[in-house]
Amino acid sequence: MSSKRSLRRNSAPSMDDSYFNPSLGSSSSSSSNMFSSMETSFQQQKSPVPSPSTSNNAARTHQHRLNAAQEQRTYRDSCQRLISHIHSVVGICEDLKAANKDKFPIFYPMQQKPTITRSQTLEPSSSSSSQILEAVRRSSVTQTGPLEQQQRRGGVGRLPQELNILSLDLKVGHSSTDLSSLESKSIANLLNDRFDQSLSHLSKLQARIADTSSKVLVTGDLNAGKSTFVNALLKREILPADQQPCTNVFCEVLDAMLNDGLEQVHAIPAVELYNRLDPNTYHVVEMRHLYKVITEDYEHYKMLKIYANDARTTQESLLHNGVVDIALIDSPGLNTDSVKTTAVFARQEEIDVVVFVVSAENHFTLSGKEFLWTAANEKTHIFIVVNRFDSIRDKDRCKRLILEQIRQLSPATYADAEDLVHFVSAGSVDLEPGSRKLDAPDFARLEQRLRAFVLENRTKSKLMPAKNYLVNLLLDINVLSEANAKKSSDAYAQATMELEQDLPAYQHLLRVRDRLLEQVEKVAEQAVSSVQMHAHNRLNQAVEHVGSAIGRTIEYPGILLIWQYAQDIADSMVQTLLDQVRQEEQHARQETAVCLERLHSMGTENMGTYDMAADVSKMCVKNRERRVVISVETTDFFDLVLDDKLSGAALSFGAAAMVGGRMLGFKDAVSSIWSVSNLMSNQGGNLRRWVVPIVGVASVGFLVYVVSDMRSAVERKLVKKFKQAVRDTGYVQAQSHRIARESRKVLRVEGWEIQNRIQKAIENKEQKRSETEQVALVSKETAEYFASILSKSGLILEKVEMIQTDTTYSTLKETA
Ligand SMILES: Nc1nc2c(ncn2[C@@H]2O[C@H](COP(=O)(O)OP(=O)(O)OP(=O)(O)O)[C@@H](O)[C@H]2O)c(=O)[nH]1
Repeated sequence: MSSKRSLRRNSAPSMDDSYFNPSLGSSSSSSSNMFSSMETSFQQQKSPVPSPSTSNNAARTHQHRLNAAQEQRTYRDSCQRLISHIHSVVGICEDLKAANKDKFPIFYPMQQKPTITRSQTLEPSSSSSSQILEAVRRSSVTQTGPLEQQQRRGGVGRLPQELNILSLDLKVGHSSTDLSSLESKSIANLLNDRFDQSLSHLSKLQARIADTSSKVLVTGDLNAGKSTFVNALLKREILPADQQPCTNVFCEVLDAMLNDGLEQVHAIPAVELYNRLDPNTYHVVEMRHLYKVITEDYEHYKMLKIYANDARTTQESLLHNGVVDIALIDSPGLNTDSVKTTAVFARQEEIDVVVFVVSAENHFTLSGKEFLWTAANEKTHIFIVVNRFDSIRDKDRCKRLILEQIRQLSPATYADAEDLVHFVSAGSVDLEPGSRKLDAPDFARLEQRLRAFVLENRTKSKLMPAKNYLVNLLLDINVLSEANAKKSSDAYAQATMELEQDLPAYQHLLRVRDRLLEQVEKVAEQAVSSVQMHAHNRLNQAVEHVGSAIGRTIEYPGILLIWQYAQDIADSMVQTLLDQVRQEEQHARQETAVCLERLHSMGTENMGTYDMAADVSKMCVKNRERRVVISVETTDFFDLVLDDKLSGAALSFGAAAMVGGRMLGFKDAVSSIWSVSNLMSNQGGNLRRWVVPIVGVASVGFLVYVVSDMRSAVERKLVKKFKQAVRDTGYVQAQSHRIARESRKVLRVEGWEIQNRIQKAIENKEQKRSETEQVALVSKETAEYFASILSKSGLILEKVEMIQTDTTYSTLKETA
């Protein structure tokens, strides 16, 4: 800048060329109108009939005016572009903030040691993740071209530790908080705080760009004539000037138009809370009491805003001329107490220009030097006014000495000393209202240089901070977006791979379920059928042979106790069958246990070890009545199985046998009875005499026969009766069914266990797959989201970087 300025120094300043010149300006207060009218008037201005030198001057003047108009257009264009980009970035920040809060919590890349190269950081970790990212980028940034363009735009591939505005390097006390120890939610909250801060700063920057006014801080040593200088610039005695140090508070003089045209002083206790529209944030002081507030009541206030009407016309006005409105801030004189406060004040971004007023009589004091040392580092160029030059006798010597001091204190200012260092007498400026007296040329020149300097710094202090901030913020957004897009696309690739790898196992599990359950059912049913068949056969056999053991197991107690004997036989048969049923139950348990083992091993083969669920000991435990009950009846002792004829013959035979004292065979007895019968029919009366004894003998014989046959009769009949009862009740069928049912019940428990386990395994797998699918889906959406943010912010960044913020000062200076 200094070299540029040195070159420009050759062009002679012309007061007439100033576009602040009333004759050229527009009466409109709108800056845009001003710009347009300036341009039009420059273009429409007709050259007088020229002499060669006047012709050259006119041409140069014309060119300067065109340049100035161009500068204004460029500035206005840059402002508009920046405001529009700030809008877009605000949108991105709000979008990211909302996403960070609800949908896509932002992953904050922790600081890593830069062991990888920039190009390596751009290499995606897996081909599929890169494909998503690339596909998303291609689809959303078709006009931006290949990835390299994005890299060139900046941000992409930057290391996380290069985060600037959105950096979360938290300092608590003297030590840095370890971010890795924070939960992602806390980090998301911290990031949202950063977004809030950025949004608030963006809104300030936007307001600042939109604001056409520029702030000039006037500072300097005590009594150097700062207030006098401000009054001289305003051509009006607004601030009190005194031989005694009197300015004790920062006093900002602004155009009364900014206060609805009202001349007022707002005495502000807390500057950060000041809102002109909220009277609670300030005290209104009348202009005539300004001196009192500045000199006596200053302790209550941090700042005074003095809304004043400019004494001059719009075009001459400093406070409000339509192109750049200047607010002048008079500050308390520097001393050891105030130097730091003023330096901090001067460092504020909204201060466009710092004017340092030094008394030509006193040169720089220690405080002044200290201020220049610190402030010069921040603002680089300081506008220096050497005041009270009228009281110096040896002016050249004074100039030499002061310039030498400036060379040491602010080399940049020294390099442009012709423009930035002015030796004037502010006290000599005519402040008479309505006075048409021209100012001394050196003060008029100072004023023009100051206006040009403000214009130059307006770009620096308004556009450059906004541009730099936007660039830094967009670079940070790019870093975050790229890290998040990459992480999400990696997660998507990982999830997709897991799903693919897991698919065969899942399908196998489904097949196993169908096959295994079918096998389990089959094996269990086979076992149950076998148990049932076995029980059926064995019980049938037992019933068939139920009487065979009677003689062996029950002792015949004689005819007198034959009833008891019959009862014992009945009980014995019942017990025998019952024993057999129990044996079958036991057998069924054994068979079921064997089958259970088989089922269990089928289950463990496919699902790993687990405890058997079924318990065979629980089979057939219910104490149900399983007896075949038969009751002993009198008829059970007589077995009259022969038909009537055979019975009668038997009886005759029995009687004859008894009478004859010997036993006859059954055949003989029948023929005897037959012959007796014939005889009776032939001989009538003779035989009748024999009937009674014969019947008697037969009866006795019958009785004897019945008694002697009673034991076997009861056995036969009870066995027969028992078998009949078994048949009638379907006992064997029922018992074999029951035993089979019990077996099935137990086997089913194990079957269900297998079914449940395999179902659970499938459900677990499905649950896991569904979670992984969800991860894949969210990761894909997240990757797409951040890739689109990356693309948007990359585009904006490219445009922001193209915004011109370097004003051609020579144009401004020469036309000013
Ligand atoms: N001879 C002469 N005296 C001046 C000039 N400018 C200011 N003064 C006088 O210097 C004294 C101090 O002026 P101020 O404007 O109050 O100085 P200041 O720097 O604002 O003072 P503080 O704010 O109190 O530090 C006044 O008496 C002015 O009249 C000048 O150019 N020439």
